[in-house]
Amino acid sequence: QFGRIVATARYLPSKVVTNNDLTQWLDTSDEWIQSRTGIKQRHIAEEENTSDLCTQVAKKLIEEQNIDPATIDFIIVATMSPDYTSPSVACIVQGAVGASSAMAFDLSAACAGFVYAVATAENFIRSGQRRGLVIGGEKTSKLIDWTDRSTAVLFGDGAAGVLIEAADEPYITKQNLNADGRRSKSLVSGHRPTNSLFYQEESQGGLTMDGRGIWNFAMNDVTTSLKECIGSDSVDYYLFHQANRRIIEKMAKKLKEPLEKFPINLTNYGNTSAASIPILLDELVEAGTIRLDGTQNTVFTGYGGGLAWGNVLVRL
Ligand SMILES: O=C(O)C1CCN(c2ccc(-c3cc(CO)ccc3Cl)cn2)CC1
Repeated sequence: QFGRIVATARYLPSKVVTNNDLTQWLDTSDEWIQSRTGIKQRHIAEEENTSDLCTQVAKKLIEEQNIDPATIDFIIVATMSPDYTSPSVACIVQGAVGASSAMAFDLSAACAGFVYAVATAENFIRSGQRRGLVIGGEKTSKLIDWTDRSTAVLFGDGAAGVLIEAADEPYITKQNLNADGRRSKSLVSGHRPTNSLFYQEESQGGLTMDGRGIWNFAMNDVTTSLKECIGSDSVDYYLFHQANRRIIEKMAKKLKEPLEKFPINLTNYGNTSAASIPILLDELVEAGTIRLDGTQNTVFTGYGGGLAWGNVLVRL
């Protein structure tokens, strides 16, 4: 048995924050943000936490496909911004939707998380599982340093995911997952200081990012791994993690592929980390651009903190 993506869904918190809104608190400008990143606005969750965003996605997938939640075998949530270290976001979602037969766990691979999770789901289906939810969900707004204009303007909250079911032929035909811990300091977030009766230390507040280092990583390691993964296969759409417009445009040039094959929606959402690829996918499915009839060759490419990066070739 092989995995097939049969449905997609997304959920964005209602509050929209524009670049101009941010100028009230940060020494930045709409012009700088748009020209350097392509971002115009982002959604920011207020009282909702990551598990609330992911639960909405799970409910949409279940209702949209009219499935019995008790028939779901697994729930994987890719996130770098969980509500807790325990319980996992996936377990909270499992309880909220009544998927009483599902095993559930979170997967931590930052902006490569959704790709890692799709590959993991495929491996579960190939080993006998039959139906699962794979969700990327983030509330990075609780992690970032809102006084640091170099990072606060980049990120947004949101969640999206897919329903994967067993099929008789392969749809997720190639996967390559990578990491390089030597560059783990390039993107750091969510530090939990070791404070106990016996030892105390300072917390490293906020999210820090070596923008130049990650930029070069995207241009070099990620494009190289993508070329290796694709080989001579023809690709209709490249769904890249939506971090930065200029980076995606440069990577498209390096891959000698037309920009039309690289849909970009970070304009409206900012960088939603593990949620960015499934949000983009769901928009394309909603628009009818991607039909989920198995005829379109698509690559999901995630890359970010860890450093972690990965590609999966998916027939949609
Ligand atoms: O132009 C400028 O001055 C700056 C230059 C630096 N920029 C960057 C650099 C890296 C990222 C990024 C982040 C993640 C984390 O999810 C993953 C993947 C990437 Cl490629 C996003 N923006 C912003 C504009």
